[in-house]
Amino acid sequence: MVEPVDEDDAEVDFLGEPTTGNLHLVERVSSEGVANVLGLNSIDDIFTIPFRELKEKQHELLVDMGIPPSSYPRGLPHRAVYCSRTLNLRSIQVVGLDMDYTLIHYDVNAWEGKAFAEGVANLQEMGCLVEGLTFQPDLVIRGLIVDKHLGNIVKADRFGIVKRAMHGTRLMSWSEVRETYGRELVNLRNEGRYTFLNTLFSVSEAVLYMQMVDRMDQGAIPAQVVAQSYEALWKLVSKALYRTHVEGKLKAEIIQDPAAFVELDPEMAYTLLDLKRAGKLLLLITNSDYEYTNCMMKFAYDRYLAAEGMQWRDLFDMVIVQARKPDFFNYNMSLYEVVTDDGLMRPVMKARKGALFCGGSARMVEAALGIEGDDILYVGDHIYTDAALAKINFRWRTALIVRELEEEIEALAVGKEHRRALKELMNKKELVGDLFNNLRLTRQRLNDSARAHSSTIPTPAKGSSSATLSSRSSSGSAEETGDSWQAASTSLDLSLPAGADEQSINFTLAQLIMVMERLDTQIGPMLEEDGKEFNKRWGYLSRAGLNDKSQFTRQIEKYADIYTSRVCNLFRYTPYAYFRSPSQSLAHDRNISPRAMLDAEPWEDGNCSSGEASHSG
Ligand SMILES: Nc1nc2c(ncn2[C@@H]2O[C@H](COP(=O)(O)O)[C@@H](O)[C@H]2O)c(=O)[nH]1
Ligand SMILES: [Mg+2]
Repeated sequence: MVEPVDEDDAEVDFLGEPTTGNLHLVERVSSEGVANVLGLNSIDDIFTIPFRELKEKQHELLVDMGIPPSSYPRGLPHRAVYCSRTLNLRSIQVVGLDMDYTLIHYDVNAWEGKAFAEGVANLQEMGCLVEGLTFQPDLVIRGLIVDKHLGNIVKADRFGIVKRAMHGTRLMSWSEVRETYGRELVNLRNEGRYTFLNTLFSVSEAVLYMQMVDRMDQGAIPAQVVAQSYEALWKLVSKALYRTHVEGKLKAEIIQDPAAFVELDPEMAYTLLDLKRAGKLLLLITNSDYEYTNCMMKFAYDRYLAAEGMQWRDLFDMVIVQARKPDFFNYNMSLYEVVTDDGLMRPVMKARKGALFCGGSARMVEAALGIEGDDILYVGDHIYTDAALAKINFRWRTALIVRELEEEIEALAVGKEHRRALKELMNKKELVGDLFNNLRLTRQRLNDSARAHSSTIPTPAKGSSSATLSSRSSSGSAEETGDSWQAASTSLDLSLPAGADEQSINFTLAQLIMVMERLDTQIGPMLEEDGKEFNKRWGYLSRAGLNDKSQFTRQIEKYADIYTSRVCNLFRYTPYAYFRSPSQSLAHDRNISPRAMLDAEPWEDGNCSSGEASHSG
């Protein structure tokens, strides 16, 4: 028999998650007290009370405590925290946060538009004709992949199969996509060919590249400026954009007028305060420089912290600027301490709590805090540098900020009826196709058997009617309704209705083809339109094709333990939340009894879990 262990005495809970951070009360109330709290007659009623009833009681209690429904996550799917791998926030001791597009969210059109304009100016300086280049933010979405060999941008599914593609600013047709990518999978490790759009900073770069590909195709980029290859062009555009990030002009303009670029959100400051007051060490680790970081954080946080007598620096136990991620997670780089308000630095050997540094490494941070691995959660927006590397190299737990998730979830709700109708059409096609395949196989077997025995088509089976093939196929025989499913699967009946000959079979097959082609005339355009509420060219961020995950979603699953649209979505969950990943449904989890299959709505999916995190402690 398994002896129950008090969770307070165990290092991990029954799911293997650390119990660090558990609340240890000196005194425990009597069991009557528990019943009173939950409105139960006895403590054991917890086993029998229906879940729905308990949920209502929980809701009432929260409202009684003055916590209105709008301040906790239920019912706000676009602001929920989603979980790929179970994470117990209560046991996390250190929360590291990235700044740009994580702690500070920018108006993408304003920031990327400005970066685009500066990139264009840099291209002009390099000798390109740039007239007419204008920022079109909806040309790309995050998670797409640049094919630098062919001058294309593609959307791939989780296997790397290309589902949609554009060459320059031209959408490629379905057949063109198949011809180009039908025999190859996108492999992100082939960095010479593919570049993944990891962050919203990639938007300006990708849009500029697409427009420049058009120009290269028109012969409008002189060979003296760049070699006539899409790869060389990518390098040129990247260089033009890189300069906007590292040369001071763009950032100086933003510092002059942060209100034009930064989206303010008071809950961000309160969320960090909650985490800090729950005893967690907070770190800020950004690639931005000190002057820019100081200006952005002052602008977005100090106004909300003033009431607490605090400034942004007071939130953090350590700040690291110019961290040079990804190198920060790969190497031990020199460390400097920023010692004056105007950013003067001196080299130091070790990091320590309470200070502001430039450079250094994740290893130095762990050493300074004496905390490492999965006791640290890092929150960022860049899939590779913030999530993948922190996890692969240091086993830090990771949270990805995906602001577009808010629009995506709203678009998915609007597009639900479209997807239902599309799935129904596809299921109809599958049903007709199944009939077609069976009939085709029957014809093949009959022909083979006729050849083998030099005889004619077998005589009709006893009791079969002279109905046409198509009416026989659509009538509900005992086999089709599932009652004798097993019997049907063990005996092979090659017989045909009376009067059926090869010609009539062919006629029926031809009719079925016409039915399927007719279905295709609607399915094709509907597939192209799927997800247009999010982006008319690329569809949804998280999906590829009707039923599968996009490569972006796959990357999230691999590298981000949780993901959400904003850091302050954590505010609604408390710093002690237990984010539990949804149970994974497998292809064979569907109930495969024949009756269940017939009864199921055709558009029903095996996987109906929303994936929204449970957050009970
Ligand atoms: N050198 C480059 N810098 C870039 C690029 N894309 C963005 N950036 C800059 O990095 C930081 C991001 O900071 P973080 O807080 O998210 O770590 C910001 O200052 C950007 O301007 C790039 O392609 N090259
Ligand atoms: Mg960032």
